[in-house]
Amino acid sequence: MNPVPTITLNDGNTIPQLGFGVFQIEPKDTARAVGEALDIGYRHIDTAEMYGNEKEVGEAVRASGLDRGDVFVTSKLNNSFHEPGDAREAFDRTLSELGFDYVDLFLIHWPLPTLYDGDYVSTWKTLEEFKGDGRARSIGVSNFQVEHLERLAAETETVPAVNQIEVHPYLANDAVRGYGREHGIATEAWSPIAQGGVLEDPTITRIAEKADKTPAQAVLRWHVQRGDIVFPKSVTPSRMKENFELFDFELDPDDMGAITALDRGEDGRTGPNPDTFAYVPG
Ligand SMILES: NC(=O)C1=CN([C@@H]2O[C@H](COP(=O)(O)OP(=O)(O)OC[C@H]3O[C@@H](n4cnc5c(N)ncnc54)[C@H](OP(=O)(O)O)[C@@H]3O)[C@@H](O)[C@H]2O)C=CC1
Ligand SMILES: O=C(O)C(=O)[C@@H](O)[C@H](O)C(=O)CO
Repeated sequence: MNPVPTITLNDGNTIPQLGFGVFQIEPKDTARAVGEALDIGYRHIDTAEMYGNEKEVGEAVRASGLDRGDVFVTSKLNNSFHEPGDAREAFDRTLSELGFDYVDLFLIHWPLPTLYDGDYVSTWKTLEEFKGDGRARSIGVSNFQVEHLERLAAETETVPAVNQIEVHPYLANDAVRGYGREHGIATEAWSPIAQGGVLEDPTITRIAEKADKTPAQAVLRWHVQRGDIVFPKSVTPSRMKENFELFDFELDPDDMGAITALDRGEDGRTGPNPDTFAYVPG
């Protein structure tokens, strides 16, 4: 039996709590990496138009021999395509690249509040169309701050199923997570091990040693016990396997608290700040 628990989203669909992320995996390496992840047991892949490897993700899912319905695939609307007409074309291209007739989850990748007159609301209403016609089973957002979520709640009909945000021991991001918890929005924690940046922290190495696990496993288990969805990235088969083995141990409340206490607030952020991030690919 697959050990990964599922989380029920606010629209009734379910998502495996542990997945496999493919940011910074070269297209030429993606089909192999995703194929290995599926062999290990991962059933949830997180890609994006921005990553340039949707096509290879789709190829790997087909080559695995698994039923399409057994693999949860997320993709995201790139920053160039927030205008509704552009979003429709971009979504068509995403489905065509993946070679699928639906995605399990489609996200607005960044809110871009300083661009497009701050109008992520009409972008969100366009994603509602994709949910309505069944080509996106669930829809959500990524990198949305509380203020952005409040605006969607005030001006649209659909509460995002997920908000995919940067979360790891150095950036607990608890205000955004708390808003999600109160409003039925599942948190997906991106860069869950801060791209390796938290693995030598003495608190984490101590807790890992005590549990007879690796630092990455201790950190990923911390996320799981906080109830967040994670999808660590690795191109290294032994690490992909290690990151999958999270469900045969538990961190006690003291260890959970000690990891949570590593939070550095905004200083812990490794990626862009969503309030100011304004990159639009050419
Ligand atoms: N929505 C958004 O804006 C964003 C979304 N994401 C999503 O989140 C996913 C995960 O985040 P990501 O930024 O990739 O970073 P992660 O926190 O998953 O870290 C990935 C890095 O850690 C290394 N690594 C993985 N496992 C281990 C291990 N067990 N021990 C030691 N090192 C390890 C990998 O090396 P190697 O590959 O060489 O093994 C890689 O360098 C992305 O792939 C993407 O899907 C990420 C950033 C932004
Ligand atoms: O990986 C993602 O999903 C991202 O959005 C990041 O690449 C992000 O755009 C970034 O790291 C920019 O420097």
